[in-house]
Amino acid sequence: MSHSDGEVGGIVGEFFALKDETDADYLVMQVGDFYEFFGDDAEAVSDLLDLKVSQKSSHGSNYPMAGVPVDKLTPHLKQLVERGYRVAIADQHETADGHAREITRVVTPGTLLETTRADAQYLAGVVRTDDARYGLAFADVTTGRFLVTEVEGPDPEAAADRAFTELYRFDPAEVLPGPEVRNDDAFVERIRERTDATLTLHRADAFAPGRATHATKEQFGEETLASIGLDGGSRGAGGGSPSGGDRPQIRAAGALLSYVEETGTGVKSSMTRLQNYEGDDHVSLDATTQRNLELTETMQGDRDGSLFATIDHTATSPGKRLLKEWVQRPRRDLPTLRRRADGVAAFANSALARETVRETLDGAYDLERLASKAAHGSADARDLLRVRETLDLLPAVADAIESDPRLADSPLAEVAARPDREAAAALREELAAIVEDPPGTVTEGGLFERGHDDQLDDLIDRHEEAEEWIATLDDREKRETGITHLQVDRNKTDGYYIQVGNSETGKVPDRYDRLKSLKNSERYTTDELNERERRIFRLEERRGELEYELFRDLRERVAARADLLQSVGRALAELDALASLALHAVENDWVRPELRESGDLDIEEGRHPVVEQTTQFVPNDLRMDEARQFLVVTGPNMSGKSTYMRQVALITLLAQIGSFVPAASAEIGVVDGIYTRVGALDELAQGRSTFMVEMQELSNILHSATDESLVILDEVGRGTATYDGISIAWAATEYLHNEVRSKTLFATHYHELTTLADHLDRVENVHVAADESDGDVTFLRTVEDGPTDRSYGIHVADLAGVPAPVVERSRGVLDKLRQDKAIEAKGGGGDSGGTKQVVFDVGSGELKTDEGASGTGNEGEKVNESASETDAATDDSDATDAVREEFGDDAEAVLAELAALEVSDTAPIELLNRAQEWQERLDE
Ligand SMILES: Nc1ncnc2c1ncn2[C@@H]1O[C@H](COP(=O)(O)OP(=O)(O)OP(=O)(O)O)[C@@H](O)[C@H]1O
Repeated sequence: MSHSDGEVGGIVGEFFALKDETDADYLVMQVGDFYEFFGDDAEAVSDLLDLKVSQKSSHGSNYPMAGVPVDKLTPHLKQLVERGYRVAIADQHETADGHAREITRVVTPGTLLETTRADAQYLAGVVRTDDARYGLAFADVTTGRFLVTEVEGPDPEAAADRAFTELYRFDPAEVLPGPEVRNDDAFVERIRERTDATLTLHRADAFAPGRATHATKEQFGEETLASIGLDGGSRGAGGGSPSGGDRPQIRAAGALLSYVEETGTGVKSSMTRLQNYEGDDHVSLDATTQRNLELTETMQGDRDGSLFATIDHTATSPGKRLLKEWVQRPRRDLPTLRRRADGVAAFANSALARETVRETLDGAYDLERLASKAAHGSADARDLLRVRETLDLLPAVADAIESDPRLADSPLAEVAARPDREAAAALREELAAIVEDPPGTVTEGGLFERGHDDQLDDLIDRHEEAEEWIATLDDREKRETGITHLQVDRNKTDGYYIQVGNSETGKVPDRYDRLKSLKNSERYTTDELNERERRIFRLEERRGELEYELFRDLRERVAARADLLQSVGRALAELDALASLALHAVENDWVRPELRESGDLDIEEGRHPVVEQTTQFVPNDLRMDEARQFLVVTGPNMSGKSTYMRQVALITLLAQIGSFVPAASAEIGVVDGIYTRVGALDELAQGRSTFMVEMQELSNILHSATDESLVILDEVGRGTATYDGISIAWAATEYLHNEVRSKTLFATHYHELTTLADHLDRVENVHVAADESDGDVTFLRTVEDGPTDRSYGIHVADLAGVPAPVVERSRGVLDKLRQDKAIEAKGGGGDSGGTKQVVFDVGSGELKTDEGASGTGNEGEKVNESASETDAATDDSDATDAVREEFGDDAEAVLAELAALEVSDTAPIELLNRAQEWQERLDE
């Protein structure tokens, strides 16, 4: 039946009734050979899918209608779902009195099995507990991966930041916020703004502890929760129910499982393993840092030019997915990292074996996704053939590794030995019966070789015999009738027929019954041919049915081995990713980093992994240790400060995914987190205040970084007025140096900050050198110790030919600007041996050690008096007037408050508030 029959009236009603049942964005309903959208849905999707809208009348009204043939639904569905829509599908089935329709599946961005995207496609669940812990669950229905974790923080805000960071890292296609999270406007807004995920409000009771635990145990087995340590009570709440249901990640997991079930996705059997991971295994990389370091896409949103795109030479899509996951989730545990680096080293040293493995892998298909397709029942014979062909590669890959002594001794051999090879060979044998070139449909036979099933062999014999009779019929008839232009053929409408050219129809015997006349010929049949035809059709039908049954049986057996396919797929992916890292290392002259538990960073001739691809790169060293923990990086604009700092972060990150690194040598003390704060131009485009964003990011860093973290700050404070900027940069430096003690690189244009090196023990200056000798500025790109020339900007202006009076005047203005207030540098305790009270006199541009306070070891003590003394001593009434004139009468009060502020005792957000308040007072 086609959609043009007269049944539309009832159909439209049925459509709207079904539409009421679902909260999906669109409904598409099968009507015979078509899937149809009606009403508003038809109007909306016709634009999106470029479909023609026709009008159908029903009960006196007209309804828009748009449809696609049944076999064309998938690509259209994909288009809608990949744009973030959820689409319900109502299928039609035969009943005793006609047919009925019901919603069989809701296809959503997180449950789209037909995906062609190379990346993992995660459906994420996130719940929050009363005490601000977060439970996260991630499921990729296309591969069966299922991960959960719990996230907490020192305070609710930090916990939310961390939870969002984890969510962001998985780049989910769809997020199911739990009941508490969906009421948290700020969290929801962040998901909306900063991810491409569709937000779906799954029914709240699915997140309830009891239900969720039940669903999780049912899926992964009673014992699973206990075996991965999730059966106890909550981690942070002290004790808990024996059901384990108040572990928030189980609530999220249970909700995901019920959602997958209720959308009719039907892949649950491919979800065989619940992985609970601890944040402690991984390097903390907040969402901002992932973007700033351009790990998987550039700041402009392009994939090309990202770190991942640069180092990715994988041969398979599972290998690509895995390598990307490594880049997004660098690790901290040395054993894993050493194992990976051993694998990379082995492949790097053995080009032949590496290339053999890579070439072999080139023929591999995506076993994890094929396993999910089998579980869902959508895998066809070609898919099973792909499973077989990929299983075939395992022995070849293992052999290439085991027969090379350098590889046989490496962790690569362990990876190759991980999957159960015997079981893989057995499954491969079961699939041997699939023919080499199976048809795309699974219901019409032709899928199996002989020898798979006796009954089928018998049918095939009889079918072939009958076909043989037909194949030789034309010769027999020609002989018997003397007709030369005679042929036997078959088509859909006439079945088998004998066709005779018009010139010879006179010779046609009586036993021929005419079927139809064509322009130049006549078609006939005979009783015997009819009889044979019926037999063939019957045989074909039975063969089709039997093969379909056998096929489904085989597909179920494949689905039941999802765990095996996942383990083979995973091993091949790992080898692919390691070979890719090795290839990049060899081709780009990278070295194996020496990893240590923590501590120093020592990089010789380091390069930026992405910039070196397109530039004649000037390598630079970096040394950071106990005595040299905070580097203030100065240098003219465009000299290479950002590149240098990013290169340090990227080299550290590469080392912590197990890769080689772009350097002549590198010793890397493993870090627990990488934090960055760099230019926020993209935020501006979103209409948020740059300064606000900058301060939020700074606040996050000051809260989250530890003495084992690497912090990169680029131009912090630039988003506000100079004095505010310097003050905040200054205070942040002290705080990072004294309290946090992270390894920090801080690029700044505030030359004032370079003076901190003289007074804070572990602060050192480096600068990116430029040569200005021949009246030309040449960027040398070399990083050298010490600060840059402070008046470089004006000097450059001079060199660039700016008229002398302007250069002179700018020097005068600069001096004037410096005539202000003294700032103290406060050293921390510990190694520094107490407080160093230092007065930075902006007026004279010099630092003076405050006699009264130095050497007292009196930590945190203020030297306000000395500050005002300095002020008084300056006694520059011109300057004071100028300040008043520009900033109003409140200026001095503001400055006094600023000077009196205990920066290291003040929360960053408080600092921000104060800074804003001062700014407002000065603006008045
Ligand atoms: N070591 C290097 N070798 C070769 N080219 C480099 C090197 N470092 C940086 N560059 C190039 O120099 C340019 C400027 O670098 P970068 O943006 O790091 O400068 P910057 O000092 O941070 O600038 P600004 O102060 O204006 O932010 C970039 O195009 C970069 O590719």
